[in-house]
Amino acid sequence: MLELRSITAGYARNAPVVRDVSLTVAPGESVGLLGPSGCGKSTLARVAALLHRPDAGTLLLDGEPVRRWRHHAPREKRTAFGVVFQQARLSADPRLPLTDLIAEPLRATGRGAEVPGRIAELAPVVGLTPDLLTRRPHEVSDGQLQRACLARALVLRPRMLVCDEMTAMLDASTAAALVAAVEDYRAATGAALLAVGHDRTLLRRWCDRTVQWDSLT
Ligand SMILES: Nc1ncnc2c1ncn2[C@@H]1O[C@H](COP(=O)(O)OP(=O)(O)OP(=O)(O)O)[C@@H](O)[C@H]1O
Repeated sequence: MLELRSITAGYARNAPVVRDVSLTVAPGESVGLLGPSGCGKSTLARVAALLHRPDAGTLLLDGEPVRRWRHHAPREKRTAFGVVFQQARLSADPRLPLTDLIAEPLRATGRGAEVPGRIAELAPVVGLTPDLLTRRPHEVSDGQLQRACLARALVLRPRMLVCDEMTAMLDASTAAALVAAVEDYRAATGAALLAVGHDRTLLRRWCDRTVQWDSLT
């Protein structure tokens, strides 16, 4: 259970971009967050995934208040989240072959021994063939790179996925494949989802419920 209570957050003192916003995602639930460009959806998604410290408000994870964010957050809380951003190229180290990109969270948490097994499991789930796994980000398409970013988000088996405009840059068939991969993962694990976007039709089809940004305050 993820509860955001009266969250205020931003990038400069006295100029919050998210003001007094509350949102709950129940265990296993999928929630679509809709709102106009620039309203603060990504900022709230980053707070929810413990990547951005709010200026005020409370975040409860399974009833426990989170007090530390980013690398200061306890590992078991940080690794509860898998996050996929809109712009795969900004979130991928250009030096890493896709296989190492996907493996990053395992290596960072001292679980390097699991890399071969998890790559073998995840590559077909996200639709990456072995020839793609050895290529670097500049040698693959945006859609192929986003497939790798989704695999990276799943590699630690998170109980909560945060997908921030995951499909916005992709063609319809790649978008459908990635949504299906997320849903298969959720069906198998019971993970919850917070999906952020502007595409009302997609989010309504994808999620148990959608919430409009204006209704959160
Ligand atoms: N790193 C940053 N530094 C300063 N301001 C930022 C930063 N990131 C976002 N902002 C500003 O915060 C506001 C909210 O941005 P955010 O990305 O959260 O909105 P959004 O609803 O996700 O928009 P979009 O749908 O266009 O992605 C915007 O006015 C944006 O310019």
